[in-house]
Amino acid sequence: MSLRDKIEELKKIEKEIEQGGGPEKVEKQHRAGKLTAWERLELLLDPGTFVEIDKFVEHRNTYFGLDKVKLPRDGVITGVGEINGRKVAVFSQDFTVMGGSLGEMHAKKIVKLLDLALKMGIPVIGINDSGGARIQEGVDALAGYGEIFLRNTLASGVVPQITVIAGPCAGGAVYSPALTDFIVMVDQTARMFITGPNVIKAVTGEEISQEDLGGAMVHNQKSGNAHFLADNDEKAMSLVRTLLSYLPSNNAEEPPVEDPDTSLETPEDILDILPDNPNKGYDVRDVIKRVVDHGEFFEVQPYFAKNIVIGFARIQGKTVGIVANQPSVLAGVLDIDSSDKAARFIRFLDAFNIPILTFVDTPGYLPGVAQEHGGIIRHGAKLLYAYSEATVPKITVILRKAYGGAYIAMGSKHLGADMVLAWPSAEIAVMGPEGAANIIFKREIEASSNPEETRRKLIEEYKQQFANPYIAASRGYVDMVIDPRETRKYIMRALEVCETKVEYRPKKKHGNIPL
Ligand SMILES: C[C@@H](C(=O)O)C(=O)SCCNC(=O)CCNC(=O)[C@H](O)C(C)(C)COP(=O)(O)OP(=O)(O)OC[C@H]1O[C@@H](n2cnc3c(N)ncnc32)[C@H](O)[C@@H]1OP(=O)(O)O
Ligand code: NA
Repeated sequence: MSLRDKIEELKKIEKEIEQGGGPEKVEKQHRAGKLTAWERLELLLDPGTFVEIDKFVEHRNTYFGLDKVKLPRDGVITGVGEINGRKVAVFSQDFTVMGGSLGEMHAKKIVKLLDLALKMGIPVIGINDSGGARIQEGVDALAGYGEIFLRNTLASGVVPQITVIAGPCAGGAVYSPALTDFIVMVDQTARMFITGPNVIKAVTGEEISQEDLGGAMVHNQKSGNAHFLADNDEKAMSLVRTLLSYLPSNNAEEPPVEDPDTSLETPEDILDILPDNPNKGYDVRDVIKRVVDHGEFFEVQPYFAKNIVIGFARIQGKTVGIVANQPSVLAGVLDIDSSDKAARFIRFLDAFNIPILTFVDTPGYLPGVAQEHGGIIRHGAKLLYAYSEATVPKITVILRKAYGGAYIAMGSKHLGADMVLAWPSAEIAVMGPEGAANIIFKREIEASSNPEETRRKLIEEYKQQFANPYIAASRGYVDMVIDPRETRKYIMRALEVCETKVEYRPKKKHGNIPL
């Protein structure tokens, strides 16, 4: 055969491989409201940048007559492409090939990709659409998962790892996404569960649909396993492109600077956000949008633990991670889920050189038996640990309530914040006036001939005394009390000073964060 003939043969083989599970399976995939593995990559990556590897990989399983079955690419496409001109490692499972189930070679392809990403310092994006371990491959499939989990862990904190769940993700398959930094789930078509409804019915008798058990909204809202909800595959791909624009390629780099906004101005209407009544809520995102570049805030986990808000923004074009109490939900208290949500995000930011910008308005930790028995002590401790451990720039703005342990936890000076700013509306105290009165004025109120009047007067006194930023400022626990209209300016200046920040931590293998 001439070289040309051999090239012809190569083209023929490639054409065959590109059929995946075949037209009727592709048709079924589309009918289910899903794109194919290839179509997803075309939307995710800059056009024409994808370089596939391991296209010719084949399984070598002989059980159950599989030696007679061709599984193109062994059900996963792997390679390198670009997003906004930046290199990324990608894999995309092909559900049309035996349900995207993971066999030995399928896993080996992903492992090779993760090794490459770690070596080259480029982010990994995994698009999951799979029935889990390929049952016919038995322990080889389990071995494959194990190898992947190890790489996810080794890459953690070195390169960003983003997972899209675009179909079922069942059994042990779910642990790889759980080990990555962010999970995007496609509404109605993504499913995540360790054991599906049939197994649950058999074992516990509970009846539940796949969607109610492990759908996209469930994991975005209830379990907190997912970070983003996308209406469909297209939106999922563009969400990943946006998310990546805030991140560095690896832990030795800075995030890219994008579209810097150099204005020093904070809009005047920032004064209209806080209600006059300190016990009334407001949406803290209205404050955030007025101090960040172009009013753009890319919220993370918007449906989970809504009493705390986390997300990405930019100041002068540079990424910042935002953590803010949300006074319009549970008055902005800290509790188990919000502590977990914020602590995980803070540790991601710290791992990837992203400054932390905190906005404080919280009356404290949520009381209750469920919280105590659920472990609010060890969960709340995570937030203290995450802020204390972080050496990236930490800037904090106290908007209003900053009571008790929650004051300490929310990026206070005592946990190493580089700059703590307070609005004149800040109330920094051990606890709120009403609660405090019941304790420190108990005897006086009981002894009084007009307890209600005495109580009211003493609460007023307490407020005058404590419900303000000036005592904390008199001790330097607050660096500046500022006019809210100068918030953006102070944040910009603080971040500029922090540009050259270097902070050391004791040499150790790793700490033992409460879990
Ligand atoms: C690590 C280990 C562990 O958990 O400990 C595990 O992962 S144990 C494995 C855990 N995985 C599971 O229990 C999920 C098993 N699969 C399913 O429940 C279902 O297939 C879903 C994944 C929910 C998808 O259902 P849907 O009706 O959409 O599709 P389907 O059931 O027709 O599956 C499409 C094709 O993929 C195949 N298929 C699906 N899952 C497979 C698997 N795990 N191993 C081998 N083949 C599999 C089906 O036989 C079918 O092949 P044909 O197209 O040729 O007919
Ligand atoms: Na959808």
